[in-house]
Amino acid sequence: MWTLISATPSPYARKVRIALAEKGIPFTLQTEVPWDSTTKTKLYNPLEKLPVLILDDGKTAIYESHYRQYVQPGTVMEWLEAKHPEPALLPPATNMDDRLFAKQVEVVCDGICDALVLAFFEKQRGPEKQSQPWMARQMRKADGGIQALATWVDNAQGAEYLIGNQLTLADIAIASVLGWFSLRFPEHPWQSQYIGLAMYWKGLETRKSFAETRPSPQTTKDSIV
Ligand SMILES: N[C@@H](CCC(=O)N[C@@H](CS(=O)(=O)O)C(=O)NCC(=O)O)C(=O)O
Repeated sequence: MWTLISATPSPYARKVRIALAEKGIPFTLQTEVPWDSTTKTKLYNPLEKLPVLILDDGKTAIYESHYRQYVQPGTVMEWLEAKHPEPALLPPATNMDDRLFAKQVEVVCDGICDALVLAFFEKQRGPEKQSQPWMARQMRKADGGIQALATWVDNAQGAEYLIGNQLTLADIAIASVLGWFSLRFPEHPWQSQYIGLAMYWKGLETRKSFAETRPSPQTTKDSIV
């Protein structure tokens, strides 16, 4: 059976956990704190990041969550889609515009995650060590990304799913970043700024695979910043 190295707050790992659940693929969840010296990520991923999907041989590892077709070696979501194509989490190649849009949405979501992770750890530093310009720069990227998501969702005019009225990678990526954003930046007013996006996200969170993978905080033992 496969093993997924994950972390309770991880928006990147949550995409994979939802995809595995949607495809009905059994796996062992190995929950870690990637910032602690006890993490096993470095045994499988030179970037020392999770999620990492470890295959049945216990050695072969797929890492980097996002979907990037034709990037060698395959990333987790691409690998899953290739090996377990049903149910498809991307629009078919016969509808290439929708397919490319779904991937573009994931790229924006991962970019928001990357900026927010940097801002989150900057927030952990003492005030005298924090770089406000650095924080402002990362939050500007995240705010720009969230605004793009809100525009796309508003253009879908209240549809349950963003693309083709069926669950795709775009919905999974958006819910994963917004779930993590709400957990780590509860004070941010994005839900009142973007009512349509908040309603769309709350609708997605009622789906079983989303409800079962909701992010929760982790406590790190080692100091990181
Ligand atoms: N681009 C990577 C990002 C993964 C990532 O940043 N994971 C974090 C954990 S979390 O932020 O998702 O909770 C990590 O392992 N960080 C450890 C490190 O950066 O050393 C992906 O998409 O998988």
